Amino acid sequence: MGRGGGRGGRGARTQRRHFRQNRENVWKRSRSDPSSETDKNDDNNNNNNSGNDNNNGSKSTWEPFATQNPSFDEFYKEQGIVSPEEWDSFIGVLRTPLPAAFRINSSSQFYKDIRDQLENDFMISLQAEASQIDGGETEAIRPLPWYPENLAWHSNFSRMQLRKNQNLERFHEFLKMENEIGNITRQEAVSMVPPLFLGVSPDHFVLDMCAAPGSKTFQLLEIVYHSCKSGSLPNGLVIANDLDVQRCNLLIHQTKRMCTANLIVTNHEAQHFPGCRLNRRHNSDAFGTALEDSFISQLQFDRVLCDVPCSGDGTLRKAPDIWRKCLFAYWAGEIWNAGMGNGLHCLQVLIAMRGNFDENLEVNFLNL
Ligand SMILES: C[S@@+](CC[C@H](N)C(=O)[O-])C[C@H]1O[C@@H](n2cnc3c(N)ncnc32)[C@H](O)[C@@H]1O
Repeated sequence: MGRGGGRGGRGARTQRRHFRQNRENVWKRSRSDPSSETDKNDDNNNNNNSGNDNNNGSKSTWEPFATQNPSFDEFYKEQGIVSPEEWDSFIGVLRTPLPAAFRINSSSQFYKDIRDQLENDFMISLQAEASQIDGGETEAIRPLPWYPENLAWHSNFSRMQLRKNQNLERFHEFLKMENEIGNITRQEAVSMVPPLFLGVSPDHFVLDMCAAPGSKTFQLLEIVYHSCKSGSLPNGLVIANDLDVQRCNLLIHQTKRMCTANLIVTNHEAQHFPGCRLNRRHNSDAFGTALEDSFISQLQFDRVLCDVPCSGDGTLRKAPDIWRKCLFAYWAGEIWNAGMGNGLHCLQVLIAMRGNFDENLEVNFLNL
């Protein structure tokens, strides 16, 4: 089975050429692209801090988004979640645009080359540009220190800067191309954490219950492949489920870059996920007829990731138009509420051990 992220061989070279000619992708998505819905909804998509274009068909003037809302303040202060002393820093963070983050696909045979290029080329060449922006106080790009092997990166350039700044063009092109062929995936830093906690091995059966648009599914598959012996394919399986069929479509689009046979995508309510049967020791003759020693058993998952829906306050950092929308609601007499895209970002990671699943055991709630 061919693997994603390949850059060697004629097929891979053709693939890269093809993608160079068809650049449109998640790093540079037109507003008319229906799949740009991800930008609004996904926890893995990054900041859209592009301000308000004037709404008269022209984009001649630009105004930054207002990032205040009395309704929001009122609602939050009443919850008593944030102490009065911490209020200013809390609101200050929510007003700061979310920086971009991306991961190198560790199962790509060229992941070391890509990491070298980031470490030895872009880290240095982009610094001059960062100096222009903020006097060089922050690093242009840097590896996330808690992610293994320098495979996850943080960039201080906003999406807008990447698109518009000529001096960043080479870096932007690099990101776009490597993203298209599956060597790099844009993903928020917090979203990278749960798959790291799961301790997935190449022979694990993993259920990703609320998986779309698939950034964590992709990361899980990478981990399954990366920890597999070189030259062999993993025996494990990732089942990526989502309730929303359109988002399942996005998930398929996202994960097909991996070119893996170890993924099944399903479209069920996670709470009613059907029992699955597994032909564990499938032994068939040349015509596909099962032979005697195969047996069918109930599939039990080694790991279950349940990334339940939430909007998270952090969404304000990547979709600053929410401030304004909720201001309209406030003027209309509504108070900020959970349905407006607020609420604690509660990410539940359930770890279930195969054959030894105790629902009270091994459940971690990560409030990110
Ligand atoms: C936070 S997003 C998941 C993000 C995803 N894990 C990722 O990393 O790209 C939550 C997802 O849960 C899905 N969802 C909501 N209710 C669900 C249910 N009852 N069963 C399965 N999926 C559900 C939503 O369609 C949404 O795609």
